[in-house]
Amino acid sequence: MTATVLRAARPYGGDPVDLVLRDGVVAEVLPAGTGSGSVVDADGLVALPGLVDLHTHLREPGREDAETVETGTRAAALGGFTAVHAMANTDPVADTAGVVEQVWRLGREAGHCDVAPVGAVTVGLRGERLAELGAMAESAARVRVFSDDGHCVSDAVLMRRALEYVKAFDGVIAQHAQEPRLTEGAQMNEGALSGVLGLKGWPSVAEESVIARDILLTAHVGSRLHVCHVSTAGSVEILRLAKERGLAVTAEVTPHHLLLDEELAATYDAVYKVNPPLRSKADVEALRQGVADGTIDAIATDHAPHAGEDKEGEWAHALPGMLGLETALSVAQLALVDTGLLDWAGVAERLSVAPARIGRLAGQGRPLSVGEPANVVLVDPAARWTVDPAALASKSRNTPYAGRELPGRVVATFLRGRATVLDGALA
Ligand SMILES: NC(=O)N[C@@H](CC(=O)O)C(=O)O
Ligand SMILES: [Zn+2]
Ligand SMILES: [Zn+2]
Repeated sequence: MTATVLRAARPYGGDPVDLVLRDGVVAEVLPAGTGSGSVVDADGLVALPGLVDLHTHLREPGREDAETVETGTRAAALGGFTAVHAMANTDPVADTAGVVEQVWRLGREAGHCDVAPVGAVTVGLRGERLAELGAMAESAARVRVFSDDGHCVSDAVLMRRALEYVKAFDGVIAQHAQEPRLTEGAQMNEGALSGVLGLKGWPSVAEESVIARDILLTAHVGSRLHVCHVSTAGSVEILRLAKERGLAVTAEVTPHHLLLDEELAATYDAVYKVNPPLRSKADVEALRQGVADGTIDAIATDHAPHAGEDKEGEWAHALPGMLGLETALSVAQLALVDTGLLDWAGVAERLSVAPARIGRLAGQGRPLSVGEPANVVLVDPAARWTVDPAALASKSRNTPYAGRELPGRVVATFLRGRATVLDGALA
């Protein structure tokens, strides 16, 4: 097989080298300009390990009008991802070996990136009894992450049993931390602004109380807990304490919670409606600090495509969720790199290494060194682009960044040495 030479690429933003990709691996790392093979000009581009998303909604099966595995993974590749975890809140729910294998197979057929299906914790996401976690773990999809995302596993006994169950195969429970009674009918962050706008508030304590309980539960049974889309300063503080105690607790934050805040609700444009809601500016700052100091392990998109009719009309009736795959790296650069909070090695850790480790994904999130799988993204940090919803690969249009200029453009993505994206377009 002929080699691909990423000419003068800057691994983790460091000095330029030639990265030679051959037979699916990084075969050589040579002085810039000396590698031979089919050359991709990477002069000025930062090379990172292919991004890994812990939290993607691909909507198939069931809502193929909003997204399919094919369109969602295409968006993922264009965003620099070489693997995504596909959330279980599909229709039918991914709560059996059959459904997770179907999603996994669709991902393989599409070929844009690896698809790791997430299994539901409870049957039908109903929070009544455990799904067959073991059967999903042993299926061809090799599920390691389980989540009722969209719903909270609020029953403490079920949560305890789930945490105990996944120990057998080194799985993790990814909790959507939302106390249901405290958030009935909630529409936006609870605070002075929700009062002014007349929208029912979603209090921080509804998230923090579930995280605190789950940390205590997982410490009690000695299992692994992952917290989805952390959104408040208080959550960061609780996680910091848990980590100081050395507990096996990990957490993710979304790009939108690192950039946008509750004031966007004043537009009453439902594109800004998301769960958990956009919070205060102080929360955004605390989340950025949490990513910078490692309290928050990973950045996960929570890419949540919705069909037009589900986002149009009144705020109260719109479904929550926003697109994220094609803008995640740019938003991370804007919120963290350009503010000096994180360097490119830190971005690689939060958007690739940590998510692969948490999801126990073999061959992903590996260093850019000789012998490792050639999963690579090339990004131009000096580029600027304006987000045009119509130009996105996702089947849906609900990006909160329409018309906004963002820094950093994904130029190329390689999956085990094969280009999935070249010159910013699908290869
Ligand atoms: N984030 C959202 O606002 N919506 C998600 C569900 C979820 O992540 O809770 C969805 O499935 O649309
Ligand atoms: Zn969720
Ligand atoms: Zn989600």
